[in-house]
Amino acid sequence: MRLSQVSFRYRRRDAFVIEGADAELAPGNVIELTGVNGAGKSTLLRLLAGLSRPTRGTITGRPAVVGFAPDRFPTAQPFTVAAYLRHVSRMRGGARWEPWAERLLMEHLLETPLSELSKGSGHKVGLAQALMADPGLLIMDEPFAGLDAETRAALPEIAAEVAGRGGIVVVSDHQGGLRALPGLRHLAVADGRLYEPQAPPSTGNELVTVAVTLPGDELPGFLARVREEGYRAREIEESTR
Ligand SMILES: Nc1ncnc2c1ncn2[C@@H]1O[C@H](COP(=O)(O)OP(=O)(O)OP(=O)(O)O)[C@@H](O)[C@H]1O
Repeated sequence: MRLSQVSFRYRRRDAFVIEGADAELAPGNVIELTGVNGAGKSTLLRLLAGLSRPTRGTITGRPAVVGFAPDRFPTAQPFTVAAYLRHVSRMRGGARWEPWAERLLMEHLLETPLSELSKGSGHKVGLAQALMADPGLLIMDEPFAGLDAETRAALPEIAAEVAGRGGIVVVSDHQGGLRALPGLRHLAVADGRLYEPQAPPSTGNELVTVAVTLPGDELPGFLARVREEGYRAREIEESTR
């Protein structure tokens, strides 16, 4: 799956939230997406899932079955958990949801109305509906937030299984919940740019920090270039210059 020069803004006069994103996501990749609050992680995940369309650029090669677990599952729906999962299963061609209810430790919730679920329990429903159809692209937005420890512990294994079947897994995560996975790939969003952080170049020397002054409109391009070369770079607030 490939992103080519993907840019996105919510409204015509708004600033771009994502600008010129290029990336190649390969079958078997598990990708951790990081960025500060409001950087555009959820926006990018929705673009990847096909729930929003790029304002500019293209996304090609998206796997046919996409599972999307949102950061907040919409619980304002008039169903019990079981009725909701049965409904999604029918839409997914009879996909089996029961094993996921067991694996995500939510069997005790099945007769609970969605509207009465806690955030963490709602989150499990979001995960179960995303996982039940064996997605070729699994996207999870902050899946570790609000989950109990046992369910959190199951997620790396689940991500590895989806990737092991040739799926692509993309997860936004503040908490480093997937860090133990071998081969975990990292992408980051900052200042609207998507980049793949590299380890800083090793010179055997102490790291030093330098200040560079340049015209404001050159900043995004400058930051993107130096990050591509593997350096850590960020804008500094006026007051600390
Ligand atoms: N529906 C929307 N309409 C207009 N602007 C939006 C909308 N959703 C998000 N934004 C803006 O887009 C930017 C990126 O938001 P987004 O939710 O993608 O960031 P995020 O990195 O996921 O943040 P967080 O970690 O806080 O969830 C923010 O400035 C946000 O205010």
